[in-house]
Order: sequence, then C-alpha cells, then structure tokens
Amino acid sequence: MKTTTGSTSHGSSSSSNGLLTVTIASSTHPHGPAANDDDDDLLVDPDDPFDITQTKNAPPETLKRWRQAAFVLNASRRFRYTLDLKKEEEKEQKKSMIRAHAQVIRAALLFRMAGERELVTGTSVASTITPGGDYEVGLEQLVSMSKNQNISTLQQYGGVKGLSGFLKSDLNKGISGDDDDLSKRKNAFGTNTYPRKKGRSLWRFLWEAWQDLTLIILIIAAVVSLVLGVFEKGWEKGWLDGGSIAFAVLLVIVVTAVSDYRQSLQFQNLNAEKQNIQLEAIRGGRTIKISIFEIVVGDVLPLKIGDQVPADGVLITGHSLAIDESSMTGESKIVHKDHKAPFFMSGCKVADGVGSMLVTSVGINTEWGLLMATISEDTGEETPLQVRLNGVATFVGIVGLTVAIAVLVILLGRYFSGHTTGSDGKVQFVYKVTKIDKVLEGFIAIFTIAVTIVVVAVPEGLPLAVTLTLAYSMRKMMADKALVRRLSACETMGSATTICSDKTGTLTLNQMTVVEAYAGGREKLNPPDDSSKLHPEVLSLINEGIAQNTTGNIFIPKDGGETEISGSPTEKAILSWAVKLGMNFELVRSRSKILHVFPFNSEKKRGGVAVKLADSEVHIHWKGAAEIVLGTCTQYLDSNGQRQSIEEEKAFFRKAIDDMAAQSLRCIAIAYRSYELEKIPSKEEDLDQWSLPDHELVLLAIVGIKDPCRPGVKEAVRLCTEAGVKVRMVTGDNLQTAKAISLECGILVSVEDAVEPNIIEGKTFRELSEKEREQVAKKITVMGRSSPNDKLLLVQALKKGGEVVAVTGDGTNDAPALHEADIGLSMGIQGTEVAKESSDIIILDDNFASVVKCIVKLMLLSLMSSCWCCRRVVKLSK
Ligand SMILES: Nc1ncnc2c1ncn2[C@@H]1O[C@H](COP(=O)(O)OP(=O)(O)OP(=O)(O)O)[C@@H](O)[C@H]1O
Ligand SMILES: [Ca+2]
Repeated sequence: MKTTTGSTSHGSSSSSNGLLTVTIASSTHPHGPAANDDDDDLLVDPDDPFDITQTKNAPPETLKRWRQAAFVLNASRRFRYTLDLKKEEEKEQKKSMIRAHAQVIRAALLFRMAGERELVTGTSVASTITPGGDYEVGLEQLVSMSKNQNISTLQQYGGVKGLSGFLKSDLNKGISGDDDDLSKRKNAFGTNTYPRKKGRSLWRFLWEAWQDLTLIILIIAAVVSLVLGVFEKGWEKGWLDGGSIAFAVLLVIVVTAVSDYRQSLQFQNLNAEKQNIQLEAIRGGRTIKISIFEIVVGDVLPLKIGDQVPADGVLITGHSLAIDESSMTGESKIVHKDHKAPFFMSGCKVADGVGSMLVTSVGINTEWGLLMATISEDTGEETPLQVRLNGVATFVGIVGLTVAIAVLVILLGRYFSGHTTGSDGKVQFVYKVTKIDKVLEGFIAIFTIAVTIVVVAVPEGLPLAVTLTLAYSMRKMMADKALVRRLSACETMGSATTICSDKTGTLTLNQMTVVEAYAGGREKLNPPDDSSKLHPEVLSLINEGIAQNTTGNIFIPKDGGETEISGSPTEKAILSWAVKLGMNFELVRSRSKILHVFPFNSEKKRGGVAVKLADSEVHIHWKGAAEIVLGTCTQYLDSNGQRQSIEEEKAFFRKAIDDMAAQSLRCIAIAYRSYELEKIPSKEEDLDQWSLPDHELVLLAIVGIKDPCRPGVKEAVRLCTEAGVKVRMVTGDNLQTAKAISLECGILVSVEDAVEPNIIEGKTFRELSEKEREQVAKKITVMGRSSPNDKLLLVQALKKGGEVVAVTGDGTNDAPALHEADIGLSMGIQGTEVAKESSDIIILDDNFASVVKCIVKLMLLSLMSSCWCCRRVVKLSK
C-alpha cells in the first residue's frame, strides 16, 4: 500500500509566500513517479483527470479538470469538504475590495453588529464616534493613520515615542496591563477580534440535502406511486409503496443534514483553534505570552522571523527587519521596515530580522480583521483517493444510466408492441383497447424499474464514506494532540514510509540547562555556575555578551517574587546560567547601547550584536554553535583576563567540545571583539545593510547545555520501526550531540552503525551531486549541523527514491521542506507561524510520540477503510 510520490507533471507551486516561492518553485521537479514502482501503483496518466497522485500543491486547473469530468456542479454539496474553487476566487476578489473600500465595509460591519446586538468585539459603536476619551488620540485618527500609512501624521504625534505617550504606553515596558487599563483600552479602541461569519444552520443543511438528482428522482417516484396506489387501492392499502419510498428519502435527508451539520461545527471549532495564536507581549516590563485576541492598542510586541504581525502598528526598533506583505497586498514583495517605512500591516509575516512594534489598531479596524470578518475560512480539500473514487462513481454512474435508458427503451418497446403479458396471462397493451389509466400504470412500472437501476448503480456514497472516515479520524487525532490542517494529510500519513524528525523539542524535552562550562581559558567551572575563580574582566564581558546578545528577557518582580526568564529554551538556559554567575540584567543592559543586531538563524547557527559603551568603545559579541564560533577566534581571555593567542589551545577547546557533545550536550561558544566606532556606518539604511565583523574574535566561554530525551520516545521509535516506518533525525546540532541523542532514543541501534553515510553532516550531504544524494539519502539515519535547506534536499532525494516522507519542522526556514514533504508536521509550541502555515498537521504538544500515535492510527484506519479494495476497484475500472 504505497502511493506514487513524484509530483504531477503539473507540479508548479502556487505558494503565495514571497520569500519561499523561489525555493519551492525550483524544488518541484517534473518527474513522474519512480520507474521501479511496484505493482500496486498506478502511473500518472495525463489524459485521465481522476489520476491525481497528490492533491497537495496541485494547481487549480488540475482540480478543476476532475470536477468537470465528474459533472460536479456543486462540489461541496456532492462530495463534502472539497476545495471550493469558486470560493477561493471570491476570497481574492474580497481582498482587493477591502483594500479599496475598507472604511465603508467597516461602517457596514459596525452597523450590522449594532443591529444584531452581538458585539463580539466589545466595542461600543459610540466609542468609535467620540474620539479620544481617556487618550489624547482618537480611534478614527489612529485608524486613518495606519490605513494610509501616513508618516506626517505620525510625525505630528512626535513619532512613535510621542504616540506611545498619547496611548499611555511605554516603549520599553509596554502598557501596565492590569484589568482596569485593559478594559479602558478595549472601550476606546476595540479588541483584536472580529465577528465570525456565522456557520450555516441545520435548516440550511436540510434544505440542501434534498437537492440531489438521485433523491429528486426518488421523491417523484414516491409521489407518483402514492397517487397511483391510493387511486387504485384506496387509502387503507394504497399508501404503503409510496409511503415507504418517502420514508427512506426522508431518512436519507435527515441523516445527511445532521452529519454535515456536525462536521461543519467541528470545522468551525478547528478554525477557531487555528486562529488562536499565542504570542509574546511586553506588559509592565515583563514578557508574557498572550492570545492574539487579547492584544490591545498601546501594546508593545517583540517581533522576530516567522511571526505573524498580529495587529496594525508602528515600528519601535528594528534590525534588518523585513516583512512579507504578500498575504495582504497580493504582491510577493519583501518590505524593509525602518523609520522611513514604519507601518506594520496586520496579517503579514516577518521574513527576517528582529524588532518591536507599538499596536495602533486592532480587530476590524485593520484590513486583516475586515478580511477575516467577511470571508469564511474552509478547510475543504479533496484527497487523491477521493478524486479517484469520484472517478469510479462517475464511471459506474454513466454505465448505470446507459443501462437504465436501454432497459427503459426495450421494456417500453416490448410493452407497446404487445409483447408483455400480465399475471393473468393476457397481453397487457392492446392499441385503442387498453384504458389510459392502465397504460399509465404499466408505464410507471417500467419507469420504476429504470429508476431503480439508476439508484442502485450510482455509488454516491463511496466518496462520501471516505470523507466521513477521514473527518472522523481528524476528530480522533485532535484528542492525540494533532491538529489537521489539510484533510488529505490523513490519507497520505497512513502510508508514510519514513519520518525525518527534528531533534530539539521533538525528540527532546526542550528544557535546557547549562551543565558544563569553560570560561577564562582552560578553566572548567565546577559547578558550572561557580564564578568565584573568574577574573572580573572576563565575567563582565561574559555578562555584557549574554545580556545584550539575546532575544530573551529577564524580569525581577519588585515585590521580591521569583525571577522570570523568557525566550527560546537555549536563550533561557544561557540567561539563567549568567544570572547564577551573578549578572544584573537591567544594569548590564543600561551600560551600553545596541547599535546593530545580527539575529540568530539556523542557517548561520550564530547571532551577534554590536554595542556602544559609555566611552564610545564598541564591542561586538557573538554567540553560537561552538565549533563554528571557535573557528573564527584568534585569541582567548585567560584566567587573568589577558588575551592570549588561541593557536596552541585550539586542539584543547575542540576536544572539550567533542567531550561535551559525546555526552549529548548542545555546545555554545561566546566570543567578542572590540571595534572602532568610526568604521560603523552612521546612516540608518547603511547600518541596516552592514554585516557585523566576525573575524579575529576573542573566545570568552564555552558552555554545554543538557536537553533530556522525552520519556516515551524510545518506545515510539520502536513502534515506528515495527510498522515499517524508518525514523531519521535531522538536526541543527553538532553531529556528535546528534549521535549521542540518537543512540539514547534508539534511532541508532548500535555504535557500529554510527558511520558515514548513516550519520552525516549537512555540509557533506549538500556537496554531493543530485544522483549521489538520491543514493545516500536512503541510508541516512542521522544528519547533524544541517541547515533548513539540507532538510529540503533530503526530502527531495527521499521522495525521488520512492519514499513517502513525513517531515517535522519548527523554524521559518523549514517551510520549504514542510511544503515539499508528503506530510509536513509543524510544532504547536515552538513552531513559528510561517512553519505552521506551510504544514499539513500541527503537533500541538511538540512531542514525537504524538507524531507516531498519529501515524499508527492513520495506518490502521486506512487499512480498515480498505484502501486496498478501493484501489483494486479503481484499477479494474480502468
Ligand atoms: N539562541 C541561540 N543563540 C546562539 N546559538 C544558538 C542558539 N540556539 C541554538 N544555537 C546554536 O545553533 C545550533 C543549531 O541551531 P538550529 O536552530 O539549527 O537547531 P534547532 O532547530 O534548535 O535544533 P533541531 O534542528 O534539532 O530542532 C545549536 O547547536 C546551537 O549551538
Ligand atoms: Ca530545527
């Protein structure tokens, strides 16, 4: 039971994501399925509209083709949850309409909401008319400024600083965030919600359920037979025939409508779940996680690569900040944000960089909100099996219809030519003798036979049965912490032959702590947070590097509560290590000013920052994958705080890193260098393009971070292996770390297996030719120090080798791999919005065991729904 895996010959990508389009488009290859596909596989036939191996990424023309071939007039009515192509077009039209008439639509919406007294947003209409209130700036002014991206208005307010004063917010600490403050803001400016389009009612489903050709024929048959019956046998006995048909029809209508209605409720819940994005906001000086719906005007939000801009706003600070506005403007263009172009549009994605924004409009006061309020989002999409079954249904239906018509003609011919006799042995029809009501009765009897043939022959329920099973499994999977974004993933997932899994957070717990540390030369700190032997100079530089070169934050409550550390798990581990060494976060940060940031990314595996000290001295701090940073160091600080040449000690540090990695620790090196202020560009746009110097660094420290294996992972890996699904680990971590972890969780069975190409570095794999990659890919069990692009290459190579590939990913750069894979799985907790949107299934708890549960369930399911049988039918029908 294996599906063909080559992309269809029409396999061009229709991604709207500007940044990724290039990679994805170039990654789709015009190959058919692998030549050595085994017997069960059906080769793609370009002339057969039902021959779709993948509905994932299939262009609309292909989808339109099968619909036309199956005579589908109303796809969603007949097959349920198929992608409504008409609606997709409508969506695009609405988008451009909203851009043109945003104000009018908003007014209409407010009017409707007021009329319905269903103020989901909590905004009172009055507050939109009286600007100001508690604040020095009114709602209408803010909305018009954001919508028109009017810089001069912003300047009138005194820039973002002045505006934040008007909005009673603080650019560093955010709003106070107490209940009183929040409700005032909600009253004045609305909430970040929008009225949802109401789902269809049960009545609507009942009304639609009878509009079906088969049922209409049956209803007519019921009425005719009722009339005839009563006419002939009287009320007592005559209603039986017609009545029983009518009852059957009624039953079908009610059952269909109720089940459709329940499914639609389920989809609504699913959508609500998908839209409820959790994100970081700064309130009262602390970084907290809140729901996107809780954002208010005045909020200060940190932004980083992969985030979705959750509301309209203005730039506070940004470093190389670039926004992908294609989802709103329709043009796939990356827009750089700086103080000349400071406006953020809700619904766009952060394509690069880091920064922060001040929220100026929320909910239906943004174009995104309007869009969400006016269109209904459907998850409808057909699966390959469904398409093929529709092909079968249509084929059988046509045969049935032809037979029925033939039967009708022959029987009528025989009847009217006097070739038929009744139960009394008399000829049934004699010209000009037989009475008209008898003729009618005879005709009806023949007609009923023909109708029966049609009704019996059209296997309408076949595609429907598959959909309902898939929808059912979707609900079941929700309980297993898997949110299905695309229905067809359920079908493909059951036939997966390999999983390429991330390590960090998926196989491990993502609870990181520094357990080993080298600082001040060859000195190993024991315990790792013992700063007593460190030279003050070394300690102060380490503190500066950690406090400034981070995306995390530390909050110490005034009332002496526990210190709160926020940020990614790696950042948290390093920050809390520094706190234990005695770092005062706020104090250290206030001593220098950040000039420029190179945000950490998985491609480069390091991040840096340039800071200016009080005496105009500039320090450039780097932090990242240990051996990579070590490679750029020429000196180190010894235990006396003196710089020493690193040449003779490199071997020592390398060994230290290897030893830590062998204990499955993630190794990170911290280094810095001084720089001349004059060499740094002074203009904002030049500074944005400036690349931080990353040579001649001075090594400060190396730390080893422990991240334990998730309990239950070993079991899950074993389960996969038994089910014939090969588990591969693709990680950004050091190869030795990856090897140690994979031995721990059973992905590598023995140390003897740990040889190339079973374990391989991303770089080595990348440099192979395409052919070689295809051969090597099958053997790869662990890939270390891989960049997201290596993941994409691996997926392509595996797919070409005939595997059905499931891939997990969390980072923004993982999007192309998730998109390319047969099944893309993103992580609910650590995953970025971009990764989630490119995935088919979101694993809500980030746990590998949930991935496996999901696969095993779907395998059983696809077995049960007798895919095999269905495929045989398909084959026979050909
Ligand atoms: N915040 C950070 N600052 C500096 N270096 C980091 C940071 N996070 C990770 N690293 C370094 O980058 C390396 C890999 O990062 P990458 O993002 O590619 O992997 P990951 O996604 O965290 O792990 P996996 O691919 O296993 O899920 C790590 O081994 C670590 O040395
Ligand atoms: Ca990763």
